Amino acid sequence: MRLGAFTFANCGAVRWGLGERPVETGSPEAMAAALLAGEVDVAPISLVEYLRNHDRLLALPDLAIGSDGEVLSCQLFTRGPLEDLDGGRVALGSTSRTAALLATILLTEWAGVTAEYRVEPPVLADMLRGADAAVLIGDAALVETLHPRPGLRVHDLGTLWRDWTGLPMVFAVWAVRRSTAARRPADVSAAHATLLEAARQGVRQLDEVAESLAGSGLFTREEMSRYLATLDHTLGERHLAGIRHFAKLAARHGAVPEGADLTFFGGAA
Ligand SMILES: C=C(O[C@@H]1C=C(C(=O)O)C=C[C@H]1O)C(=O)O
Repeated sequence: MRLGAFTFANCGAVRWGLGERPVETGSPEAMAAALLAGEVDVAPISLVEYLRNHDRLLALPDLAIGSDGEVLSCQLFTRGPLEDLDGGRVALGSTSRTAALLATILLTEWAGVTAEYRVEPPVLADMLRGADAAVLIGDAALVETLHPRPGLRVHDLGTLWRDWTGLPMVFAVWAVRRSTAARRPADVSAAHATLLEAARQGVRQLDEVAESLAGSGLFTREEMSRYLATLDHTLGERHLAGIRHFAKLAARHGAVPEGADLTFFGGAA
């Protein structure tokens, strides 16, 4: 099985736990394309991309990239209160599908804001040059959240979602193509077990993972420890309720097919 992962720190615990095992890494956009094209077999995929392609994919049980409240790396940056965005422009970072849509839904349905949305390269300073707000994910969002620019308000999308719905937010799931699962169920089962154990090990050794990620120079070890402890790698009943609620809202916005849902890989039996 060819495994994929995101280059972001949000896959740091799993990648640490995988040790020397080779893993193809890329941005969420690149990983979704690679998974759908058959260039990797098991990989994380943005929830929105999963829902759009749900008839071709199966989700792996018990593993996800999400948060129950604050996430720190899926953020909406504004200059003022959310209500001020009415009639304004929002730049959506091109690496994101789920956080971008979540921000759009929250602004429209929760804050009652009508804005114009544009997809742009994920560089905050450039995005804010031509817009009143910006949505950013991953390490770039984490840097801008831990060291906020003067004059900017940082709205955590995980927190907003929990305040609104009371539910955790799942930003990405791990998936396999249905065709691969049908042909090689035992291999998919083994890869699933490996990933679950890798996540468990990474979470158990959070300080070591933080230390290794801090080696890149972008973050301190303390910042990485805080981030990794904030992320939720699990996929339980409340997460599923969050996914289903989000899928309904997304379908209402025409962003994913009506009735799109998670179907789980059932093992090698
Ligand atoms: C928690 C995160 O979850 C992610 C959010 C994604 C999205 O918005 O489409 C896609 C993959 C994940 O990386 C993050 O990027 O920080």
